[in-house]
Amino acid sequence: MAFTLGPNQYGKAGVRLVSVDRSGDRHVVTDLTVASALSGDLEGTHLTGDNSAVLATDTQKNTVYAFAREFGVGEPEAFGLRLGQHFVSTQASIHRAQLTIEQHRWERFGPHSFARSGAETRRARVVVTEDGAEVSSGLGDLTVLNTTDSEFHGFPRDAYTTLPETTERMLATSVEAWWDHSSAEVDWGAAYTAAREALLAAFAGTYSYSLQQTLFAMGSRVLAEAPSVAEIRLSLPNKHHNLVDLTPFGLDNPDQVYVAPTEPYGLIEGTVRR
Ligand SMILES: O=c1[nH]c(=O)c2[nH]c(=O)[nH]c2[nH]1
Repeated sequence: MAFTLGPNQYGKAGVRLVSVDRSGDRHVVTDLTVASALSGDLEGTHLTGDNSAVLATDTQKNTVYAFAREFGVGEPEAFGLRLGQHFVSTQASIHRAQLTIEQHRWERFGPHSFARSGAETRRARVVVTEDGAEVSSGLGDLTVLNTTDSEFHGFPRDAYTTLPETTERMLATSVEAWWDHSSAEVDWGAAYTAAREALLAAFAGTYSYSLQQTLFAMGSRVLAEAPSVAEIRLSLPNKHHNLVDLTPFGLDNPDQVYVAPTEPYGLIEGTVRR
């Protein structure tokens, strides 16, 4: 029986790059985790072990560090575009390069002192082919909580439904968002800041009857505030906060004491388009 090779890609994941720009009065730290994934004429290595078309993943990793020195890092989208264009234009066998970049946040507390600020990361994904480039930006692990202005009721009740209807609950999620840009000529930093602020403003400002409604409001706000964004995809785990029954201890619980189980969790996902 003959088999054929389907879609494939290869690269280096988890490339940790910390770059310090010392050119100004105050040092600037850029902390990235980069993943490269190349595809092209790679039947040889898969079918016979002929590696003549394989730019080693070790070389891909080295290129990330060398480019940080030669050109600086700058915005993650621009860094990804530069790397992707390099791989596709210098390797005849490579027709597609995908760079996924996660930027870790450091908060300054002195001229050259920084504290890692939470788990939230900025993200960029660039796909370069001989025909052009596509850029997506995003963020992840942005954990947010509203202590009120959230209800959930009116859902169907069948034989397995136990969830009580509520007109007062906490609403919490860890935002993962990806948005596509309509062009590759964008002020990446300004677009990121506008999108992040729009996500937070919509989360805080929406009186919510479901996390789904909040998702649509957040996505819509980003499209309204960031003109370069063509589409946004959101993945919102419902980080449940359940009131603890304190009646066994003779205590009431006026929306004060909650248990926050990490699993299982609802997972609400959706795309908002223009
Ligand atoms: O906002 C919510 N959406 C749901 O679909 C859902 N399902 C559930 O059990 N709780 C919630 N909350």
